[in-house]
Amino acid sequence: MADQAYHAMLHQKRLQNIVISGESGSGKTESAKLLLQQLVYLGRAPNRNLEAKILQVNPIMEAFGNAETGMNENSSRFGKYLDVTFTRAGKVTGAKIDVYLLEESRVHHQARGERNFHIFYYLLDGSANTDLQKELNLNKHGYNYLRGALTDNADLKAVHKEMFQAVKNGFCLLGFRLEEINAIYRILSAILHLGEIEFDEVKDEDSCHVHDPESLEMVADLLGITAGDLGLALTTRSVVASGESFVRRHTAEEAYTTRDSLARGLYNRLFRWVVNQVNALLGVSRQAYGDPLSIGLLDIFGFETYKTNSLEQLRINITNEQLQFFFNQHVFTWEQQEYMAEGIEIDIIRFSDNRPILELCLGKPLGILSLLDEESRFPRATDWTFLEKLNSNFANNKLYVRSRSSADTTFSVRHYAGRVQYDVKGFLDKNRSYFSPDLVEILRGSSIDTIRYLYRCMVTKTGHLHVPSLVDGNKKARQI
Ligand SMILES: Nc1ncnc2c1ncn2[C@@H]1O[C@H](COP(=O)(O)OP(=O)(O)OP(=O)(O)O)[C@@H](O)[C@H]1O
Repeated sequence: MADQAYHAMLHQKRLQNIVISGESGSGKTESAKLLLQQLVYLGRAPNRNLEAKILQVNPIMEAFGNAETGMNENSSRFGKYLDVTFTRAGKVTGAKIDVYLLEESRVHHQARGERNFHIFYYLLDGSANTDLQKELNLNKHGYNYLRGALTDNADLKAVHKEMFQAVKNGFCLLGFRLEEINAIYRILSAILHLGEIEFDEVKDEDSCHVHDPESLEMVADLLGITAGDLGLALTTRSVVASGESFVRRHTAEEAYTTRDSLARGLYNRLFRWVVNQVNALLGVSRQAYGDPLSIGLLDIFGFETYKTNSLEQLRINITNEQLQFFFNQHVFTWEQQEYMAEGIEIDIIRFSDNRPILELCLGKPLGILSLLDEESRFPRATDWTFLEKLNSNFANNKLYVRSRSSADTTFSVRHYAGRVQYDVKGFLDKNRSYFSPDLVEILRGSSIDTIRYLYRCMVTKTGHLHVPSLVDGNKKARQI
């Protein structure tokens, strides 16, 4: 496939794309790696260093974006589009990566038998018995965000150690600065310690306080902020009403939600920042060649249906509906139109058109995702009110199936690949990706450059992050 795409690109002087799709564990990521190796081999650049740099992208992305699931020990928990660019003569000039739908909730919650993102285990075993371990205070035998105790399996620990070294080498080869690499470790470690912070409910007061100041101090120290500020931002929030600002206390439950959304937000921003850095560092020679040719590799989750399906599965399945629609257009609609335009007689092939499902999910203003966005804007809305809205809006839509039991929190969609039942519990929280403005303010004042920088990025109305690049000469924010 790589040879075919490469030669088509050279002969037709047109951009090419390879879409790799399939269910979890079917071999998409491994295929993407083989394709990339072959493309880099075919377009061997005079600058061999560039080749080596491009091949570093996968180990880094896998460490931060992959995790063990019930289906696959190395499952990609994000979608990626890698664009390899070439000169008109077919020499590789660089690469650029775009990422989609990172499963950020994995940072604080993993299903039974599943694990967090690989990088946490690599860091723990890779830093064991070193100064880094002391600096990051990573000497516990288990962490809440890793579902408790760590492995004692020596072979697995050795693999983690090796992978940690590989990621570190990858960062160095790509040109990450030492202080940037250290900031990455600090953020990862801060996330692990964050999960250790517990809150005690204050009786009859609807408020709480931090149970364990030690973990709070460690997180604050790692993030370059003060423990007092962090504790306050986790247990209270500033509210403005009628032009006046006052402080509202959190219940323990609210404090836990704030803690987890901080962990999620930190990881999400870190992940996107790493991607931005990789792009900036790999794009330097590409910019020199002007309008280059390129081959894109899309490695995206296949259709998912589990016992319990949440917002992540809905988004993944909608993406697959879009891919299916694109496939139908290409293989049937446009091809048949071309035959007809040329007056060639053909038997019209009937295919199942999934446009109505796309309309149900993505229609504006009345698709499932639009209604979710609308509901997320109401402070008093709950997962229940969202479900009621779906049930009333799609009462006559045959592709939408409401639950028979009124006590049930589920609905189903008849996708092109089959019927999937979704549980709305947690939909609103996940869609809001609430991030306390008080915490943003504190992190913007961090004494650590990279952390301050990460929190200068803006979250747009559509949920996009504008992440500023740290690389000299390219300080313009790039929209992801
Ligand atoms: N070409 C291959 N050669 C050898 N083993 C392979 C190959 N492709 C896949 N495998 C095996 O299958 C496993 C799953 O493959 P891979 O991680 O590529 O799946 P995936 O489709 O990307 O899954 P996910 O959607 O969960 O990320 C690999 O870890 C490997 O053990």
